[in-house]
Amino acid sequence: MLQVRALRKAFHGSAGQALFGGVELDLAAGECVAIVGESGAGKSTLLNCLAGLEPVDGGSIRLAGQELSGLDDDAWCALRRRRYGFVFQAFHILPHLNVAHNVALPLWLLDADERAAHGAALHMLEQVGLGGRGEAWPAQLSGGELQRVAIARALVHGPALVLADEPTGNLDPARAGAVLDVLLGRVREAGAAMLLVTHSANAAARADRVLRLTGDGLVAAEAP
Ligand SMILES: Nc1ncnc2c1ncn2[C@@H]1O[C@H](COP(=O)(O)OP(=O)(O)OP(=O)(O)O)[C@@H](O)[C@H]1O
Repeated sequence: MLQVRALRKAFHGSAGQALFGGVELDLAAGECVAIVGESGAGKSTLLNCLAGLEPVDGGSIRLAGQELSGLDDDAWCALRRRRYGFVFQAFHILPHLNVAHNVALPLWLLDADERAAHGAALHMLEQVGLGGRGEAWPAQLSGGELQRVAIARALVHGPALVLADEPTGNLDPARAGAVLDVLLGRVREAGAAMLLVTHSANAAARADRVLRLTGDGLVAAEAP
């Protein structure tokens, strides 16, 4: 599903020194790979590079056979809407939209029929254990529930690749485990591929593989 070759990134002003160089990654459909590494190693930056949100200094990114590294901003934007799902530490649920509308948002952006989008959003909410909460406002939900809304939103349009950056970082251990169950279960069921950036040993241990980001690239690792 995703093939990354010799991906390099440096931030200008850092004396040309690479944040990471030589990132190689093969991610199959239905596979979840955890990425661990020290704070500042560049894990979030790597996800941003793979989503076209940060320019790279070299290398190749292929998604389902399509080379992405030369795409312009408009093409990246269209590709993200159609093929990517994102889950962030801070949920990023829009407070002025109800729960169902938050989940339907990616389908609206793809010009889906409004009724079909609403039906798909309600179905996804059931899938993440929030059936019947579509009319609720985000302010009425707990952190764990908000992250389930974010998971439903990340998957409602059937993305090929899910990028999850510390998705349980704001949750207590009990809620984190339950949210991770939902995330992994739904991603695997959907046949999407997922990269899961985490500092949590428990979270990393639940992935199919764990890779550590170093200055030289990604190396096989144990859960931290
Ligand atoms: N836009 C930017 N310009 C310059 N430097 C940046 C920029 N974005 C990130 N950095 C630097 O790049 C390094 C990697 O940051 P990044 O957030 O990717 O690390 P991380 O591994 O995700 O860290 P953490 O585990 O703490 O979230 C940091 O030193 C950061 O300060």
